Amino acid sequence: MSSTRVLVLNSGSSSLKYQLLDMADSARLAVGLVERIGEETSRLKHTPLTGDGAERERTGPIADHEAALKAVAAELAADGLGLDSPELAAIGHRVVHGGLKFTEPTVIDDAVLAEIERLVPVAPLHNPANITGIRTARALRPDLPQVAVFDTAFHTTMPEAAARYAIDVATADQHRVRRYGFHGTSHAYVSRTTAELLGKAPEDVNVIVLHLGNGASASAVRGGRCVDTSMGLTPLEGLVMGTRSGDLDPAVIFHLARVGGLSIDEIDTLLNKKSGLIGLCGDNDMREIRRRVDEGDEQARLAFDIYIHRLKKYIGAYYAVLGRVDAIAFTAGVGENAAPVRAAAVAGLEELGLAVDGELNAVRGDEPRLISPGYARVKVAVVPTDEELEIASQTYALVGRHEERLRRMGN
Ligand SMILES: Nc1ncnc2c1ncn2[C@@H]1O[C@H](COP(=O)(O)OP(=O)(O)O)[C@@H](O)[C@H]1O
Ligand SMILES: CC(=O)OP(=O)(O)O
Ligand SMILES: [Mg+2]
Repeated sequence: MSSTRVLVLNSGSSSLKYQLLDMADSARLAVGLVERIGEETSRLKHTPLTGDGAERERTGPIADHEAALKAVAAELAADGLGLDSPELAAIGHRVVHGGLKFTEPTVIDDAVLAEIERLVPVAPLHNPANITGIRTARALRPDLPQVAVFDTAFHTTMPEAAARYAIDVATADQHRVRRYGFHGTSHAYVSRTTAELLGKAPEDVNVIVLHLGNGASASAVRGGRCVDTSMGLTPLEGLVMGTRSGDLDPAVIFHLARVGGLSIDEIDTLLNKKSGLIGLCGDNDMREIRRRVDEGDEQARLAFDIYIHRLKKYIGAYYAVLGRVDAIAFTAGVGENAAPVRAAAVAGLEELGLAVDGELNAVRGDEPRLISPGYARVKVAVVPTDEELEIASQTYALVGRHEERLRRMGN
């Protein structure tokens, strides 16, 4: 391919993260983030990594994801990296829900877009933003291949015993109710990188991956294939998250509706946006929660303890699912940065062969590293995730194959 650049868009419910990469050498040319989309106080942070590389920041209302992407395009253009560049080979989109249909990265056409739209009810915070990103990018560069890389794809290898809920089969099948799992691009990248860190082939390694960002999920990966994961039909199930409850008795919902008088939409908002850490203590940022814990704040302490208790339960559960565990890998904003979370999650699990070395755990860095003591039977690792690089690589590989096919068809 003559053009070697890929723009990666990761649209969240109120944010847009992006990276422009040159796949000839996997170099980042620009990275950035638009936060608080839809509010008065939106903020765009853009860092060109060519030339002087100085970060630029712009604040002020950015109404929606379309406006956000247009603002990003303007920033890129100001650095001579505009979307009109002939060097751009493709745009790679993170798409959160791909259902069961999409097990691989996919070139987006109208039918693919319609399927992503059909899945909006099961990823209401994420898929709408992904769709706006795709539509806007298509309008800006209709000639370019747009590729969807699905959060759900890595989890499609889960056995039925892990993927099915114990509800009436006909009802479940009619409404396609099952565990899909999310953050798959990260779970795939991190499990593979953990195997590399251990000096082994992915096929030979069993790993528990703990992706702890604002959204959080755990997965059990056996020999490079996902065998279970904590998120379910939607990204609401499982671990305690920044604003999401994770697991609860489904009857809580009936109770809140019947006795509490809340509507289904109110309960949806409650569990997705006003629960988890923010619901428990008013903050969803682990840095702030740790600061409060260190000052003796009881509410923050309880929120932290609930977060850790849930995490520990999943470590135990996935240990049992895998039977043999070679490593546990912490990743994403909390997993990569919050040493107290890592220490507390593993505390007391020495009988399972798990331990964290205090000094190694305190080291900060961008490289994958082990934080378990030499004697530990199960290695504990911190593995910075790189969803954007993974999306760019998959996008670039697919576009290469796509072009090759078109060339062959033309001949
Ligand atoms: N230095 C840090 N210490 C503790 N937690 C941190 C630190 N930096 C980031 N975080 C946590 O990481 C979260 C964001 O993680 P990230 O993976 O970027 O989430 P998302 O992709 O879901 O937006 C923040 O909300 C915060 O809780
Ligand atoms: C699927 C999901 O929860 O994604 P995020 O962590 O980006 O919100
Ligand atoms: Mg994330």
